[in-house]
Amino acid sequence: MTLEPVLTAEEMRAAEQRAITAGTSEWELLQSAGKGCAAEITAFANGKRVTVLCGPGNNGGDGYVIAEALRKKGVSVRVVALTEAETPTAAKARDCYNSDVESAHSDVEGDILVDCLFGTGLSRPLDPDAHHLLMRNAALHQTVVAVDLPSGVVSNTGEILNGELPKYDYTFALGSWKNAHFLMPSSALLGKRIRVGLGLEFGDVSGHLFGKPAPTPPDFNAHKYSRGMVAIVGGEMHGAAILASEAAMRAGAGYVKLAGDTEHPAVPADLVVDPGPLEEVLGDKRLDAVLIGPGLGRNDTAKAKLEAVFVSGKPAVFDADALHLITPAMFETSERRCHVLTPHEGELAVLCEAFGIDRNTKLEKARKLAETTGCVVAAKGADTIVAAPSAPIRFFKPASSWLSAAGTGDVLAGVVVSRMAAGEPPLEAASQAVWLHGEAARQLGPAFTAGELARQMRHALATCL
Ligand SMILES: NC(=O)C1=CN([C@@H]2O[C@H](COP(=O)(O)OP(=O)(O)OC[C@H]3O[C@@H](n4cnc5c(N)ncnc54)[C@H](O)[C@@H]3O)[C@@H](O)[C@H]2O)[C@@H](O)CC1
Ligand SMILES: [K+]
Repeated sequence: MTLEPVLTAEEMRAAEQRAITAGTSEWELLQSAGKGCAAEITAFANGKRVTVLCGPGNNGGDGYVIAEALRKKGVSVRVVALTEAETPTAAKARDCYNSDVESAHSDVEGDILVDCLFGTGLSRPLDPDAHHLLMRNAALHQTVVAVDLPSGVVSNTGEILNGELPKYDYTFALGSWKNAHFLMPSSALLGKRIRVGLGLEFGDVSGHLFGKPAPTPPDFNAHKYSRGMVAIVGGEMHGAAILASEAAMRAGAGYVKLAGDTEHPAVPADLVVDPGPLEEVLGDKRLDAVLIGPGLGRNDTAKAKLEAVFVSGKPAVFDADALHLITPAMFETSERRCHVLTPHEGELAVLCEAFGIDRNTKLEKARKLAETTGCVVAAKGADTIVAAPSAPIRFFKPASSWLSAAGTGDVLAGVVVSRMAAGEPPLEAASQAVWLHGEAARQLGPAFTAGELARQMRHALATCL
């Protein structure tokens, strides 16, 4: 499993400062950043005309270095400066650019636009002139490249300060990934994300990009219980729990039981349906993990089942309807607190309300909910993140937009509980599940159903073994 640092703007500045203190100058960092970007652009700049938009800070400084590096390679380059270079390093880069700099009044037609107006230093929306310059020139070029971040995006939150920004074809993250590279709404603008390394050391960081996991296959002498036993608590709507079970059966667990009186033509022969009392199912010592929520309903019976799961003390995944029924008091009936919650945006809001959490962004809500409940929170969406108490936030490369189909959340919950039963701690189980879910969707291509996604899960798992 790979974890790449994802930083806030403050962490990035601190890392740069450490490098400077250790003897690498800001000028050398700017040179590495600019030359690294120029090398990437050269790969697709063949015979094309490049326009670089430069802002006043070091993001603009990167632009002058990029322009000079491309110019030296014989690429046709024009530079348009929004204003004078304001930092000493950007001013030096401006002076080292051996050609003309045009004023922001000029519209430049070309093929590739490189946006170096603002990066991590953005502190307010773009002024109308700057916004107009960016939008107008983006429309005059076929390919649009963001250096570090699209100008107008808040590095820590992914917020877009000027209602509309161009759609980018490439974004070069300098030194490290930043939160905005994986959070909505900015994440939808970025195009292909490329990290340009600057040789910086990061140490402890507040976020990680979760890469391909490395789950272990069953032992040589494994049996169904040693591979992990799952109970999925059925409810009013049978389809959702069956979908979750189909996914759980294909994500590592050796034994998946559907707890309830489900008589449904879609129940496969290899799924054990147990209509006995829920307390007995949950009391089975061999049971490793429980999922409750998909198709559960929200009536008194559903609430009683949810309470039984808490009382059982089994590691649990709470999804869908269960997230509407959870109360802080339920945690007091159980010694175990480290469960997994898998809310989408609406469910996250409901949970924050229930637990008295008042935060603005998805990232802050997920982090605070994890701290308050002690649970791992997989906050779903186009920018799924996984938060755990006292742990860096986990980000993920964006998954297929075809995942926006009914039932795919049930599938994800089934994969989380399966990975938990297979022995993964809750944070790893949730992170692996998000990755496997994305990989299964990638393999399926367009317009798949949730059932197909569940059945694809073993192929996604196979890519990691
Ligand atoms: N500091 C370093 O060592 C390095 C910085 N690098 C680049 O430098 C960037 C950060 O540079 P800076 O901190 O200079 O910040 P930016 O270049 O992002 O620009 C911010 C500057 O513009 C002003 N400003 C902020 N928002 C504005 C707005 N909406 N309208 C007008 N002015 C505005 C700020 O007061 C600040 O002076 C990174 O994103 C990266 O591109 C890289 O070259 C790597 C090395
Ligand atoms: K930029």
